[in-house]
Amino acid sequence: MIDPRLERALGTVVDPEIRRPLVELDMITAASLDDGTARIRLELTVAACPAADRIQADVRQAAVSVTGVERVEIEVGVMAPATRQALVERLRGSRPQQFGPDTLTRIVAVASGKGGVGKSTVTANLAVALAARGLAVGVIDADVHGYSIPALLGSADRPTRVGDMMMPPEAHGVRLVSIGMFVEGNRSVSWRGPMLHRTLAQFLSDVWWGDLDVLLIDMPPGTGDVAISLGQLLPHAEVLVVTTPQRAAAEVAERAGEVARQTGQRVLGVVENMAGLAQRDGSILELFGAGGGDEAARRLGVPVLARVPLSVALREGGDAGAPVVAAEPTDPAAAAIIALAEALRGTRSIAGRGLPVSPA
Ligand SMILES: Nc1ncnc2c1ncn2[C@@H]1O[C@H](COP(=O)(O)OP(=O)(O)OP(=O)(O)O)[C@@H](O)[C@H]1O
Repeated sequence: MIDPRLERALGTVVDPEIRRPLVELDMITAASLDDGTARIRLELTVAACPAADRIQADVRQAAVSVTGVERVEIEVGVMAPATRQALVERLRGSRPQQFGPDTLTRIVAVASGKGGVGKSTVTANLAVALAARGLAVGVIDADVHGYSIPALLGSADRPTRVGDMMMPPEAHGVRLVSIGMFVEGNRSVSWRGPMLHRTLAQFLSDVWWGDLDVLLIDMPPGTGDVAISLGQLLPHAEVLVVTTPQRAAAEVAERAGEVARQTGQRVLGVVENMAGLAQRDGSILELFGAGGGDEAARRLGVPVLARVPLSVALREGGDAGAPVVAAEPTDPAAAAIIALAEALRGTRSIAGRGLPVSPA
């Protein structure tokens, strides 16, 4: 029973991971108000809930805002397994297929022909830039051999399990799940195709993403199993192809885009990373040459959407887990990624129906 005097205030408290009101989730099982004391029984979904302190603080704050409440006593318990499973079923039932063809979430896979071109760095910064613009953003790190999104976002957290559902941790306003969260230490992953396919399918179905505006997927470099799996699981996804200005890289970048296309995905455009670095004397240091982005874009028949220059701040931000778009947004590389985020935000999601993104 929830005392009607407390009901409205408690109804505003939202579980930070599930992002639904606690009352709706049956997490507040009783609330009474006697003689100025609000007594509230709170049931957490799991015992080791990392958000427990925050939830309690939010409940306390909501309760003290009610006229007549002078003291708040919260009794904290844990849901019985059957109640928890019923909750998971209910959440699932409310969204049988999180990212099916009718999804309102824009799904963008970030791909590259070869490794080391800055695909993960671009993905992490783009995610943070989109989140900073008020969008609900999720990232799946599907880069099996080079999973780096958690480190780039400065997160060492793992998902919380609620029944057979996973709540993704959040960093810099971005919800994230990485293959790296499911291996011990810094081991390399040597999974074969079917296992990778199952893991990706699980990331899409068993992770509770909430209502996302954008889901970014950091793909492994190249055209391997994951690219094909992803194409099968998300044929309506859009693809950004990251390449360097090196002309030789354009051909491999084209291949990555073509694999996406073969599975029905739409290539949005090319991001040229590690582009020329402006020097103090006004000259441009073209460490990786020039023209690779244009060449890849020409081959794929899409625009170059951003040119991200070489940047010490971008690299340092990545090493420190403090994305440059947040830490130093005026850095030219940060500005280029922020402009890309703005361009993506300004276009519609569903392939074919979107407004064209203007080239960089
Ligand atoms: N514009 C840039 N300026 C300077 N350094 C960069 C830039 N972009 C990326 N880097 C650095 O290059 C290295 C490779 O970047 P990153 O790991 O993002 O590449 P990747 O394409 O995701 O690689 P892989 O697919 O092999 O994991 C990192 O050390 C990163 O900090």
